Amino acid sequence: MIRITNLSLTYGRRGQNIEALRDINLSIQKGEFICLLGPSGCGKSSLLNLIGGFLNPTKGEIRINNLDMKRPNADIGMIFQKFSLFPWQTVAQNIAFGLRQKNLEREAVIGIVRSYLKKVDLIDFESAYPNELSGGMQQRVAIARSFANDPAILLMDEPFGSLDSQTKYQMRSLLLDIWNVSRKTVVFVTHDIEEAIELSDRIIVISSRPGTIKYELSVELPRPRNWDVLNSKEGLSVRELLLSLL
Ligand SMILES: Nc1ncnc2c1ncn2[C@@H]1O[C@H](COP(=O)(O)OP(=O)(O)OP(=O)(O)O)[C@@H](O)[C@H]1O
Repeated sequence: MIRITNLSLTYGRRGQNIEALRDINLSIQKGEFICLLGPSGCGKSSLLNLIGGFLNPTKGEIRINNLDMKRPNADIGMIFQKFSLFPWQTVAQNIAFGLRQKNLEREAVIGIVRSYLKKVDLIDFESAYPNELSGGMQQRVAIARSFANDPAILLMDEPFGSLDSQTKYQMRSLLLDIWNVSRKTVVFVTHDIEEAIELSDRIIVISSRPGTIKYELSVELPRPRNWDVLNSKEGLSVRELLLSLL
């Protein structure tokens, strides 16, 4: 479980203080899919980086399974908008990267890599290099690499932000398929209302700077959230509520 208590973050730059986040209190349960939703500059990425231990808060604390988060931890995976693959490694080597640090048998690593190559439909590209792949394919590799590594918590910072809408849609359903089986805790940053509704168990709406929690919404819509569900009376009222909050 992730517990964030009285958390504030102020950046200092050239003698000027920028208050990015103010007094955030939030608990995230194991296996929950959470979206942080808010306008540009409201502090979503900062909050994600704080949870990942890449930044330290100015005030307050973050505890993960009751441990104080002050630095990055192998049990936390992060996926960014830029695909951040190693260009000198093949697709299979990229997916195997974290697994190789784990002292697993070679055969076990190959088995896990193959199973994720199948899940993200890239089995024919295992020997390709990232620059030979489209953006959507590269992000599928990044997702496979993160899940293969089996972190307890996955932090995703607008991972589909640079993809076209058709690919985005496919990536969301792929992500949900994998999440359905593995039930990792996911914290997903987006400014896209549709994306948040389709994915989340709970949506945390963050106000513009300094970011505070403006609203927490449990999304009770049945899964999978297909067109019919999103356009049902309940689906549309969730959308309207979020539109009015943003
Ligand atoms: N390293 C930094 N130094 C100074 N200010 C920063 C730094 N990083 C972020 N900020 C400021 O903190 C605020 C929150 O930034 P953050 O990137 O967390 O917002 P965001 O909601 O993720 O934005 P976006 O959706 O545009 O990516 C912004 O006003 C930004 O200018």
